[in-house]
Amino acid sequence: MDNMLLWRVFPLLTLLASFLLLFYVQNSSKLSHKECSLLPYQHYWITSKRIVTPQGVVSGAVEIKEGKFVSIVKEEDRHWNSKVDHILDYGDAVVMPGLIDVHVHLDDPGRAEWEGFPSGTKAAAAGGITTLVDMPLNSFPSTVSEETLKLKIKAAEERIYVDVGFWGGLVPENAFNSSALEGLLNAGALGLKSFMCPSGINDFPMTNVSHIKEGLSVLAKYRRPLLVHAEVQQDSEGHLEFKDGSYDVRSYSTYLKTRPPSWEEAAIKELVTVTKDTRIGGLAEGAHLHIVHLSDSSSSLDLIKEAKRGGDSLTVETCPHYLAFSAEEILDGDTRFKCSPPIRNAANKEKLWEALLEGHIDMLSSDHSPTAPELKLLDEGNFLRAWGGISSLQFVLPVTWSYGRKYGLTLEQLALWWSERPAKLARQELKGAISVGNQADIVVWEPDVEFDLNDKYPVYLKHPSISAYMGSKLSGRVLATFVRGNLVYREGKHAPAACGVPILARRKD
Ligand SMILES: NC(=O)NC(NC(N)=O)C(=O)[O-]
Ligand SMILES: [Zn+2]
Ligand SMILES: [Zn+2]
Repeated sequence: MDNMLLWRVFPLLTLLASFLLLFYVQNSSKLSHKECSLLPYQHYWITSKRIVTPQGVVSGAVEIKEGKFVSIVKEEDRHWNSKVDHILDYGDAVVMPGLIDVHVHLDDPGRAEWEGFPSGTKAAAAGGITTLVDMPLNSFPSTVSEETLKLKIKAAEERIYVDVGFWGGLVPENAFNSSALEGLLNAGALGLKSFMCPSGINDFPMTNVSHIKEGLSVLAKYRRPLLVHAEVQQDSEGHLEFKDGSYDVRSYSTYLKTRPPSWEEAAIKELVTVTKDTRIGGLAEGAHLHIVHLSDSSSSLDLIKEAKRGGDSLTVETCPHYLAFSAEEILDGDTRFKCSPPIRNAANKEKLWEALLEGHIDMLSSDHSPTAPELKLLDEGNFLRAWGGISSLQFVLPVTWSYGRKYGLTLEQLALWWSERPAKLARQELKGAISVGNQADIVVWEPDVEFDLNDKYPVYLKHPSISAYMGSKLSGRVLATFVRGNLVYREGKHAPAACGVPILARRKD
């Protein structure tokens, strides 16, 4: 009899349990949505006189629903206004696609004391960056296998305020092991990255052209890019001329001489022999090579132009610090400005701007590469021993704008270099533009508002003191940042929960 009763009650109990579970899941997801966004709703309109779309800058409104752009209406077609509940009116402020930074070292896990996912992505959100792609080195271990990529993804869980993708590392250890590379790519790496000179990190050794060729042939199948740090040490120049010890380690010109433009040129000369295979009908058709942080705007750039003209699948980025600073201005001992390749002279900078404006440089990235302040050796000011890397993530939008204005930089160009092209490189079809159907990743900012980057300014980077931009006056204040429709940052305040998601490439897409 007891047994019979149990059999009758059991289905009822299961049903009750399912209801409770459903109720719990629904409520917890509501709660988490609330914490992901500073807005209490998911369907709203944004209006502005300057919305940057692929069709140009328009005055009007964009409708956002459940994280996507569902309509874009111009001012002259005003009938949208009638039955709308929630409108965020930004007036003259610019509404632009969120920035996509394809070159960031967040150093997490393993060296999170240098930066870390929470601080780095909070800084990104405050700077209008809605997606970033993390580099495979400076964290520990380096992201060079399926297992180490999984460690990254785990470390990022619920700790990122913007969306984060991951490049995998191409190193001698995995370059000739196609199943290891495929494991890394199948696990979701958006592409691979390698160095042609020492990286400064022991567990991330450099590759030569044979490794790069192997990597490209695997990447061709996945249609994902290889990013390369293009400098090859030349013994005839550079460091060897300092043998006699008669040099000043605190002088920037000393450092500059250790890494002449010929290092970049030598690397790119080798790379363009390989990128020929990426042409239509070539052995590595489908692969793509992307040169990171170009500094030399002379011979290196000429080689890139020629390869592109020939049909090689090749792109190149430069970084705001090469466009903002010149070697002549860097003060003795100010190692905040040390990076590789180095910041060169003012004439080189002018030519970089020219190349960017003429379309020979495809995009921008921060190459945010911070460290612990002790390793920047700011007291000692030794340019040869200090950590190489510029800390900049939160400031790239105002920096590009402030320094680009005198060249007549347009809002459309900003969106092209910082959103559209980077989205294409990282194969993010639903990101990088304010278009119907895309994810609603947005930065709202005021180009004419100036601010002093002083100690009172809210900087979210882990170590503001090592940033080369501290102490400068910039133009272009970020008002609000939306990631997939969530208002993740508004005027000095972040959403309570870190709701960025890891971006993983789907198998063989
Ligand atoms: N280990 C690094 O982060 N290196 C970086 N350092 C720079 N750029 O000075 C880089 O991207 O090459
Ligand atoms: Zn590099
Ligand atoms: Zn880098």
